[in-house]
Amino acid sequence: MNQSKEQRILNFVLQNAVRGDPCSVLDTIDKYCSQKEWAMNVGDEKGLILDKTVEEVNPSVALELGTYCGYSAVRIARLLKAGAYLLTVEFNPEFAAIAKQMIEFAGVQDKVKLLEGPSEEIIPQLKKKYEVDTLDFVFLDHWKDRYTPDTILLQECNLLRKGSVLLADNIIFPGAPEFLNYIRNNPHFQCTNYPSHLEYMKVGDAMEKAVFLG
Ligand SMILES: O=c1[nH]cnc2c(O)c(F)c(-c3ccc(F)cc3)cc12
Ligand SMILES: [Mg+2]
Repeated sequence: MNQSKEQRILNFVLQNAVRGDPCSVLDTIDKYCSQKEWAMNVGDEKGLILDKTVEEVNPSVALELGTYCGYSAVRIARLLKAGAYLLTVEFNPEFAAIAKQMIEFAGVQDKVKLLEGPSEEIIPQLKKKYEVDTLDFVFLDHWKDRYTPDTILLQECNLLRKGSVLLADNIIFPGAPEFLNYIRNNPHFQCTNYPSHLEYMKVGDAMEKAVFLG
């Protein structure tokens, strides 16, 4: 049976990256996806914006919506302090299986909990089933049409506290106009835009940071 693109990316990492070295995994994925096959990892340019935001927040509990191959889960987890952890949600079982192996190869599996299923089902389970109190950082990188409903759901489930930081990918491309309108006109959020480029391309994109004001 033909291999998927995601399986080819994983195989390239297993054969070319250094086991237990998250940076080598990230560099190897970026090399493959910029030279051989484009894929929707946040990438090295927007990845730097993600890094700076994670370092600024220094979260104890982080949530990622949209794991894909695990690139940004590795990117985030490598920066987490001792005892901190990332919950990452992926609804596509094939992607989740690839991401699990990617996260383990990178050696960050002790900091990452991969949750398979739709975000709208998992978010309401975070408090009771996953023992989350509140989230310090949320990376939105799943389906653009879910950015707004999931942000509302996070608030309804009391998962945000004063100072919780949301960071959303693909604000320009593919674009999340409805989310931008919602979050920028919401008095409970303070927003900042970070212009950048679509991963591995010269096309413009941006990330939006939104700090919950309580
Ligand atoms: O569906 C997505 N989820 C999360 N992130 C994405 C992304 O960063 C993309 F670039 C793209 C993308 C897909 C096709 C294109 F032609 C351009 C961007 C999609 C997603
Ligand atoms: Mg993205």
